[in-house]
Amino acid sequence: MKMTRRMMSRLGQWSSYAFAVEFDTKSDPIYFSLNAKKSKEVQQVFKNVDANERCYSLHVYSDDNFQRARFFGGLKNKLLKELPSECKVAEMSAFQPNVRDSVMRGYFLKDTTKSSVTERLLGELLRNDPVYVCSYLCGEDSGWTQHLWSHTEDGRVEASETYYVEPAEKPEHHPSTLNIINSDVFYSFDDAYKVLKQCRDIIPESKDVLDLVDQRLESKEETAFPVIVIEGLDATGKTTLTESLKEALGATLLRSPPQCLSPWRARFDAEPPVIRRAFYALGNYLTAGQISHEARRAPVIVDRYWHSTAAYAIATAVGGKVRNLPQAGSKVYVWPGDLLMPSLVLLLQLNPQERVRRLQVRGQDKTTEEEELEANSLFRQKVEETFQRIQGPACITVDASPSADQVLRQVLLLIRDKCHL
Ligand SMILES: Nc1ncnc2c1ncn2[C@@H]1O[C@H](COP(=O)(O)OP(=O)(O)OP(=O)(O)O)[C@@H](O)[C@H]1O
Ligand SMILES: Cc1cn([C@H]2C[C@H](O)[C@@H](COP(=O)(O)O)O2)c(=O)[nH]c1=O
Repeated sequence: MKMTRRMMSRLGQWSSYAFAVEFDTKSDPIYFSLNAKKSKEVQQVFKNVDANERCYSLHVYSDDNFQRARFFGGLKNKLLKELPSECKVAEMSAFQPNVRDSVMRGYFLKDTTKSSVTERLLGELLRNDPVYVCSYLCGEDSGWTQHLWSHTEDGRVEASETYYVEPAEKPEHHPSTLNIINSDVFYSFDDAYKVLKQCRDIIPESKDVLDLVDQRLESKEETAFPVIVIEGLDATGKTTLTESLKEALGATLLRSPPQCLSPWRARFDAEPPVIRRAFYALGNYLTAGQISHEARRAPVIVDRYWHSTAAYAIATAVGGKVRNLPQAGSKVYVWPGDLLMPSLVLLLQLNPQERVRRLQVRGQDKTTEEEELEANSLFRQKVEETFQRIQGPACITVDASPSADQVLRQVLLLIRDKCHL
């Protein structure tokens, strides 16, 4: 395979990368770095790995964003399908501490079998796909070495470089936060548009979406009537409330993504984050055009908008605990400069038990995120925390647990107070 210049230079910097292995999402990753020389004091890095387990790692590196994202998206399934079932697969990243866009995502494999299947599969991946492969050995002194694989012209695989593995400090920013901007969250129309334009060849439906977006209504910064966004996790009562608000205020009700994108939503939901999130981002610009148009003659209520787009994207991208989220005030929480800002954003909050009860009562098909929200309380906490860190119009939290009528009354009071309606 041809090695690109960027790949060669990255390989030249290999020893400057730090590594994070997520053996368990509930605790911090294990961080390690590489040293070409053996240090005097050997430190045990992989405390939960037996010296006789065979360990490997692989990292996806392509310069082509979409190739990388799509390949990584399918890699875990391939590994789980083709590796021996005893082989444990943990998420891992190689990154340059605190350097934006430096993350190469991958997996750490622990193999207790003596079968040759794992090494054969890794050799095939090395020869045919954009991956770096390493194996790990534990010495008699309990120190680990990393062996970076390469392949010769005739396809033979060999360990070409050896490094000593040393424990590394926890970085200031969790590695999963380094690639968020323009991979998970888009901060301008042009950045999101560019993604769909670039993937027209691999996803023909992108053209239909871009055609719609090209015909979007113009959106102005100022609106004659207030624009009120209702946000919240799934089943917190947004649809119920927004429909009542429409009646009570004689308002126009809109949503993001807008109805006109529905035929393509499932198609883009199946794509990796960079493409899927660009689709949702463009949905907001379509909704913004509709808001601008409708707010000339009446108040506008919007069921989900930018807060949802950013919060679900960030909470999915950031691994592990809530404390791994970028700190409040980080650039990832800023409002896109070219997106119409609402007058007020209300965030419906509900305790998890009542939300699950409402989900069960409703009993519709669920999106991956909805299933994740039901199963994974960490994810739920990260979405809620992110909602509250997003800047621009900050969210005002509303207790959504009382009856629908009581929630409506409470929200009308807030709207009258903040928007003078
Ligand atoms: N205040 C309330 N008290 C009790 N049940 C409610 C209340 N508000 C809504 N519900 C019920 O909870 C379920 C979810 O409500 P709804 O569909 O309005 O939520 P949602 O936030 O729009 O969900 P999603 O984001 O998944 O579309 C529905 O069955 C609805 O009738
Ligand atoms: C607007 C928007 C939504 N999502 C995800 C988050 C939820 O699980 C579903 C909710 O959609 P619904 O139409 O309100 O049922 O979609 C997202 O990931 N990004 C977005 O911008």
